[in-house]
Amino acid sequence: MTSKGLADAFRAHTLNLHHKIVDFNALNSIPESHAWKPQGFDHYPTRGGDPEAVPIIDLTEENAPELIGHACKKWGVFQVINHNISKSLLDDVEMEGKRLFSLPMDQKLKAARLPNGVSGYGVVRISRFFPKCMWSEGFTIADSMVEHASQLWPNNYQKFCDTIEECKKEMNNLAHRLMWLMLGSLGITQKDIEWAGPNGKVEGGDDALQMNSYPACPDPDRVMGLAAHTDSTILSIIHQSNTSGLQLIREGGSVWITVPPHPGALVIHVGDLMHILSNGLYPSVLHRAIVNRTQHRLSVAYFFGPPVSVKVSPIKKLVDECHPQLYRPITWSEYLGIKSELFDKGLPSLRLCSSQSRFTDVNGDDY
Ligand SMILES: C=C1C[C@]23C[C@H]1CC[C@H]2[C@@]12CCC[C@@](C)(C(=O)O1)[C@H]2[C@@H]3C(=O)O
Ligand SMILES: O=C(O)CCC(=O)C(=O)O
Ligand SMILES: [Fe+2]
Repeated sequence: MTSKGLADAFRAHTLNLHHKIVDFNALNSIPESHAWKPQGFDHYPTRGGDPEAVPIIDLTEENAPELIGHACKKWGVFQVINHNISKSLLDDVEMEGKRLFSLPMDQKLKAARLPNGVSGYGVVRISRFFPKCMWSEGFTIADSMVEHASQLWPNNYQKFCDTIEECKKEMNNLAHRLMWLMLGSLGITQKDIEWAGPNGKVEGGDDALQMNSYPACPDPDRVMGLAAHTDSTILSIIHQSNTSGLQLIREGGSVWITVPPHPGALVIHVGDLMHILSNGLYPSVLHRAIVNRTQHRLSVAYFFGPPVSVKVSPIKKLVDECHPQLYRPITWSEYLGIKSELFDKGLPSLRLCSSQSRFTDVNGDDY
């Protein structure tokens, strides 16, 4: 796994972020820069009112492959349990995240993400598409993190690096396993994907880990933790702390559904590249994070993709006269560039056949 690829992919896409990171600890009211128009979050149904809940799949169950295929088609998201990533590792990562975000602001800024970089401390990349700032801070790890970690903790960064390294390794293994389960449900095997090496390992595959911190907010209805987006990945693995906040909308749906934290479960998102690979059979899930009134929330997201320079296209087996190829081939690097420019119009811009908008927003408007 070389993540230099991702860093290179971003170097050409300097971000002009007008969003300044604020010190949430120093705030006692919501600044104008962070005040979104009231979102009406309170009116969204919570778990009890949901028409259905996001499937929770036990990976040790015999029928896990079918359940995964079904969840990918119908939801673009599911939770997994018995995934083999230990609770103690996830607890450690969460603790390291808390340790990082509770550092003084001037210390965190020493590890600030550069405008043309992928790694480091800062606001999420998609911030520039929104007029208001989000109620969150993030730390992204794609290439070596030693440089940034040693700026954060000059004498004491080994534990952080070891924990993150271990987490990335474990999540990479799980991501491989899940990718083949997802594709297996469509009748796709390793032979069908040119960039898959022997044993199904994606040699030179790229990945990134993102820690998101959502401070508690006295008026959560007026702020946005992380605005709605789909992930530009094959798949993403999310560990959320025991405070809820992750919400998603089903394709064609109009209700935001909360993904309740389930002890030990990891949330799996179908990403845009899996949507392309599956020739549109698996929707990439539109999701966002809202903020809690009293509790700080932390999430750790692992982004899994192919080597940045290989062309990804709808798998040939899934294309025939009745199912025309829906997307043109593209590398991950090109796609991240397109997303940086076009955001939610990025995926539709690759469509070969005209179609209706994939999503309808809560007001029933297409976008
Ligand atoms: C591998 C990835 C995936 C990235 C870009 C790069 C590193 C950081 C990821 C995120 C993390 C936060 C949401 C998102 C939308 C963002 O702004 O930065 C993600 C984005 C994407 O999925 O597009
Ligand atoms: O905080 C969450 O639960 C979601 C994070 C997320 O969507 C992301 O980092 O891309
Ligand atoms: Fe996401």
